[in-house]
Amino acid sequence: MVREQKAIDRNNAVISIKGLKKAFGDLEVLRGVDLEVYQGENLVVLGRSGTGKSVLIKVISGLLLPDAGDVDVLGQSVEHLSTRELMALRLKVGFSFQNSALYDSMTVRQNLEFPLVRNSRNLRRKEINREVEDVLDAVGLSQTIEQMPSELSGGQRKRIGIARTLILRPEIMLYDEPTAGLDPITCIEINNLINEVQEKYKTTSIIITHDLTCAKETGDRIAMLLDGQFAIQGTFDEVFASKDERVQSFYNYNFTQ
Ligand SMILES: Nc1ncnc2c1ncn2[C@@H]1O[C@H](COP(=O)(O)OP(=O)(O)OP(=O)(O)O)[C@@H](O)[C@H]1O
Repeated sequence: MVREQKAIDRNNAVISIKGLKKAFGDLEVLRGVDLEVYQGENLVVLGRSGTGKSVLIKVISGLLLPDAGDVDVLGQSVEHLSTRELMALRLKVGFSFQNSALYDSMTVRQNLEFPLVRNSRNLRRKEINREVEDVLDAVGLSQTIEQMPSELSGGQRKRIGIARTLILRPEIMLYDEPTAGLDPITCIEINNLINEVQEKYKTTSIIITHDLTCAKETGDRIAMLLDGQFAIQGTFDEVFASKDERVQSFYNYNFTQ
């Protein structure tokens, strides 16, 4: 699938972060992160293991509180929200976990219904069915509706995990290592799905990955987390044209393994 360059409106930041700091005891993970993510773009966050990528998306989704700095998501400052406001915001921020987080004792249909029924109690059976069928169709797995997660391949589980996040129609999608542990062909399918989801649902996405092919295929923009800050941001080619040794070694490591 050839990806078209999208026009990004840089006046419309959906996520705006300034001077974000987060430490755990003596471990300073985020040391003054500045980042804007614009409506409709796919932003890829790259960085070595343990640099704080997951911590960053947990702060964005209100699962962790910042120690310092401003974190504005969909026009709201996450550190000043009440519990009720935070819950409402979390419904607009879909979190696609690395391990897909499906319930093994439930069918695909039940897995997909679960967030919907829990969060939108007034829906009729017909509407629930329609929503489930719609997201399953969007991820190309309509035929699995009555199957159990144990009967699915790793790539299919990822897709169902993405469908389960999508069913609440989030405005922002956060993908934590969407292609981890998948074979190269399935990785390509997941990359395509991330792009299709963006086109169909007009979401704004942050994609955390170590996989440079995924970064190149899905990212309108790349931000590289180095020593607790986004020192380098730009298109894939711009970022890897950098002479910064840390960037070059990340690139070489990825393509020589
Ligand atoms: N709740 C927590 N309590 C204590 N330390 C934490 C907590 N969450 C994260 N950390 C630490 O913060 C650092 C950054 O973790 P994080 O999971 O964000 O890394 P990452 O960049 O996502 O790594 P990976 O690519 O391996 O997933 C790690 O050293 C981790 O141990």
